[in-house]
Amino acid sequence: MPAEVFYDDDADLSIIQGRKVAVIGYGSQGHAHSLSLRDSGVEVVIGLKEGSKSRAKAEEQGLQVMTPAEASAWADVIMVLAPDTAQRTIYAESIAPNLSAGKALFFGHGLNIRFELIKPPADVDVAMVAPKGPGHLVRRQYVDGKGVPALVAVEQDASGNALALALSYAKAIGGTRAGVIKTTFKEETETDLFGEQAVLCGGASALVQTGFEVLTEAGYAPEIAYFECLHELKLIVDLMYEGGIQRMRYSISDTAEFGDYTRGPRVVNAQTKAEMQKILAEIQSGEFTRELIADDEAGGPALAKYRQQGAEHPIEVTGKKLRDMMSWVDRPITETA
Ligand SMILES: NC(=O)C1=CN([C@@H]2O[C@H](COP(=O)(O)OP(=O)(O)OC[C@H]3O[C@@H](n4cnc5c(N)ncnc54)[C@H](OP(=O)(O)O)[C@@H]3O)[C@@H](O)[C@H]2O)C=CC1
Ligand SMILES: CC[C@](O)(C(C)=O)C(=O)O
Ligand SMILES: [Mg+2]
Ligand SMILES: [Mg+2]
Repeated sequence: MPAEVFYDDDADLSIIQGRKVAVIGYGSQGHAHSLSLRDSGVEVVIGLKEGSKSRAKAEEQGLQVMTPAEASAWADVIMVLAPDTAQRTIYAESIAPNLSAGKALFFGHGLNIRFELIKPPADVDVAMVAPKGPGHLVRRQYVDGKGVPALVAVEQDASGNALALALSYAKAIGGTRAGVIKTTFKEETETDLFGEQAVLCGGASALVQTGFEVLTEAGYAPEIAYFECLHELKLIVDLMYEGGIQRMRYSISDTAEFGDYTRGPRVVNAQTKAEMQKILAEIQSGEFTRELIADDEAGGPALAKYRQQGAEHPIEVTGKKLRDMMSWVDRPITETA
């Protein structure tokens, strides 16, 4: 069945303009949602813990900051945009005691609801507005008069108007300019985790690093390996983004196209597909989430170790040197975009 897609004309901005919105967290998504909600005429307050590093940034942008508990008590709509691993504690300590009947609890990703780390009471709306892109791009596109496509889902419709409220919120952050697709918390969570692990982040990073290693270990210059395996990837992906894989194949040389058909399936092969299926099964069974939460409860040692290893990969040293020579490439991630 084709997905239901909503655009600007399908959403009523005045609904969210009539509500008080607390955004918990002021990071990648939090800053983007808050600033765009504010610019769309919505009353917004940011919820951050005492001593938060983000407080100064939010206040510099003219936003009012309260503690998560105060913001939740003040708001009609509470959007949870802190890291997924922090959400269950924020909910238990600060949101739940202030989540009275008739309020709405919103998420930017469904993990905590899908895996029952958060169990809201039945008398509140529970919905999701999940942009399909990084927060800094969500904000940049909004400022440019465009939007990043988003997903909306309703887990609990206590008011009978949860979908209209979610669409109104999505309009306020630019999502309906590009198109908002209706989904479920289960579908969003499982596909989002699969996409980021197997293709977009995990798959792409491993592909780039391994290609770089093969070329440099064979004695080729790291600078050339960097351009071939990382820098040019953006140019190739831009063509796919604009016109699909066929547009990219039309634009590249016949030699590259022949190599694409004959060599690509040897790199990503039946074994790779079987591993992707295993990764999906671990997501669906909750095994991945249990591993994520166990690491968080231990203070995040595995995440810290992987971060360190990633930062020390030789491609980062080469990349930094080359990007320093191409100032236009290293576009800073700005909070105000
Ligand atoms: N990153 C992205 O682009 C996308 C994220 N999402 C989803 O959006 C949600 C937010 O992700 P993301 O934007 O990456 O999050 P970030 O890691 O960028 O969030 C960091 C923010 O959360 C605050 N924070 C951390 N712990 C707490 C706490 N205990 N109480 C209150 N605030 C806290 C931090 O404050 P401090 O400065 O004090 O540490 C900071 O302001 C997640 O559900 C994620 O899956 C969905 C789509 C894309
Ligand atoms: C692709 C990673 C993502 O799912 C996103 C930017 O959409 C995330 O969780 O950050
Ligand atoms: Mg995503
Ligand atoms: Mg994600």
